[in-house]
Order: sequence, then C-alpha cells, then structure tokens
Amino acid sequence: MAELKKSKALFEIQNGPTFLGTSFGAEKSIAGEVVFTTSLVGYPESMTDPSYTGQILVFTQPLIGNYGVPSGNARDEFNLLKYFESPHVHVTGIIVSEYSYQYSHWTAVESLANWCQREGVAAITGVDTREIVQYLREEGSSLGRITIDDQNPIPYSDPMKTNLVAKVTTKEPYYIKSLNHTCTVALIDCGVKENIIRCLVSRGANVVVLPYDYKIQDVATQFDGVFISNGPGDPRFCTTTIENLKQLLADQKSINLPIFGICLGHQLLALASGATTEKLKYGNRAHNIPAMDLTTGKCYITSQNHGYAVNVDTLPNDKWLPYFINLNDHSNEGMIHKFRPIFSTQFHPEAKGGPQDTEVLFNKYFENIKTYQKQQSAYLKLKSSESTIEIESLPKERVTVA
Ligand SMILES: NC(=O)CC[C@H](N)C(=O)O
Repeated sequence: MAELKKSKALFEIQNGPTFLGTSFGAEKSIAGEVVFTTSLVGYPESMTDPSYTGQILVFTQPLIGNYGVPSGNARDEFNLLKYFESPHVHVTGIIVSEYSYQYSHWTAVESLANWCQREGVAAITGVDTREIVQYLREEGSSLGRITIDDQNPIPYSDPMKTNLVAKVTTKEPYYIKSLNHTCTVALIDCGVKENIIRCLVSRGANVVVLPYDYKIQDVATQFDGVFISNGPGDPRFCTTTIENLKQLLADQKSINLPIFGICLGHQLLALASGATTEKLKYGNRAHNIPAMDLTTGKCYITSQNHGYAVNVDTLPNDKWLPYFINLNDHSNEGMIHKFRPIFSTQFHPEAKGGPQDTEVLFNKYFENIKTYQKQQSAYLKLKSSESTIEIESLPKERVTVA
C-alpha cells in the first residue's frame, strides 16, 4: 500500500460552520451538496450508488474504513458487479469522524484511502460529524466544499440544478441474461444500482437496460414488464423520461403492462401521473427507516437514500393510492395504481446496503408479470410494438462511454 500523505483539509458549509481535519483521499478540492447517512455499514455500496452523484457524504457512524474495500472487478454468476453498485464512486467527497488507517476483511483488496485516491474522491477525517449533522438537521441540506492544504477553494455549486441522470445513465442499451428465463423486462436506467438488476435476473427476468431518455413507449409491448430505476438529482430535471412515461401510461396497448419504480423511478412515475415532488429538509439516508404498508398495516425496516419526496396530496386519487408511509416523518414512501399492475416505492427494496425485508416487492412484480403473460397469450395480437429492439445483439454490461 502506498504511504498515505496526511495533508490538512478544510471542510466548509456555505453560510455555515467550518471544520479543519486531515485528508485521506484524493488531493483534490471539491464542492457539492452536503448530506448525511446514519447507516452503520455499507460505505462501498453507498459510494458506488449513482444516486449520490454530486454529493458530499457525511457518515454519522464514527469509525469508517475498518473493513477496507472489496474488489470492483469481482462479478457474480450474472456478470454483475459482486460488491459495487456501479463501476465507480459517485460521491464527490466523504466526511468521517475517525478514519480507520487499518482495515481487515476477507473480501478487502485495498484501503478506503487508496480507493478514494484512485477514484479522485476527496475524504476528510478528524472532524466532529455530530456537529455537522446537528447543523444540517437544523438548517437543511446545504452546499459545502473541501479544500486540500493550501489549494485554492473552488466555488460552491449546486449539483441539484443540473440533469445528473444524463451523466450516469448507460450510454447504450445493454442486456443481462437470467439463468432461468421466464420473462423479459425493460429497465429505464436513471443510474441503476447493480442489485436492482440482480433482484430481477435472479427471479427469472432477462433484463434490457435502456438509457433514461429511450422512448420506452415505442417498445414497451415487446416486454413483459417495465422497471424504472433509482437515480441522482431533482426528479423534475428528468423531463424526457417523465414525458415518455406519460405517453406510456396513456397508451391503451400497455394498459395491463406491469410497471415497478424505485426511488427516483417512483418520483418520475408520480410526476408522469400528474403529482408533484418536493425537496425534503435534509432527506432520508439510512438503513433502518420504518415504512408502513398502508394496504396491510404492516411495518418494514427499509433502506433509503433520497432528498426529494412525492407530495402525497397531489396524487390523482381517481387512479392512485399512497402505498407506504414513512413512520418517522410521515413522508410518502410509495404509490399503487387502483386498477393497473403498477406500483413504486421511495425506499430501496433491493437494499445493498441495508435490510432485505421488502425484497418481497420484487416477487409481487413477478406475480404481476405472470398474470400479464397469461393475458397476453390469450390476446396475443395486442403484443405488437411500433419498433423492436434486437435484444441478443446488445452489449452485456453497462456502457459507460458514449
Ligand atoms: N436513490 C434515489 O433514487 C434518489 C432519488 C432522488 N435523486 C432523491 O434524492 O430524492
């Protein structure tokens, strides 16, 4: 392992407090939106989750780095990344109270410091993360920056004012094959986590991953289901996806098509249905957030990472019902269509990290798919697309360069 240069680093919150600490990541000054997570483990998963693009992530867990970082090259039986949620780190910087200079884990191949340096991610240790989080909870998510040593500070900038999804979506469609194929799903990639794809292929779906702005409405009837992924930023910037989804929802040919959306996917589906979204004061980022299923009264402990939420009062109630509610702040956690096989959640049923209690929602999606397939074989003629994708010839992994 390379000797770690322990430069001084300054963390500043715009119009807020400043903290002097020690850099253990890339010697690169950065800026972004400061958010915090109260998750106890899972820093490799969180940092490679594309939904964190443009953000500086504060870990409230005081000791970070003690289990190192697993291999970003390891792949599972579906050729999906085994330990990461995408090939690269998406946070611009991380803030920890105490970085563990020693690490130990059977999957670790390098230290968190090494990884941050290779990935160009700023990292600062030796600051009071309790004080930072108290500030953010009072004042709300804020802009911040990390300045290394005597480098010039870079200007504060708000990543939420840009279309971040365009940055992280696959540049071309690609195709992941299941080992026990029963159906084919089109996944709209707004910054998809690897474990979402795994949850689909391991249940029997061949998954065609499409760029966020792909005209899904033109090809939807070629598939047994549509899935809308998680992703970074303000959902209202994803105008092309919202417009495409509007057209998909309005298309009579797709009236029985199962649709499932997670996190940003939920917000986009809500916007396409006529609802509005709002920015939460400081968001929900944790692995232990209680969400109640309003159709059963059952409560689940869920994995979350979001800064925006659907305004439940704006859901058109002739068609939609709120599905889950957050039992901490009572924000909306999902919606379900009254007559069609469509539902979505604000939390992450695929977890990684976090509890897998709500993974059963993928089973529900597959039940909807099975029903749809039966209907389709009865009315085979309906299943005609205006255009079709030559699935077998698509690349077999995420396309990261245009
Ligand atoms: N994980 C996600 O998909 C996040 C959705 C959205 N970017 C938000 O912050 O609310």
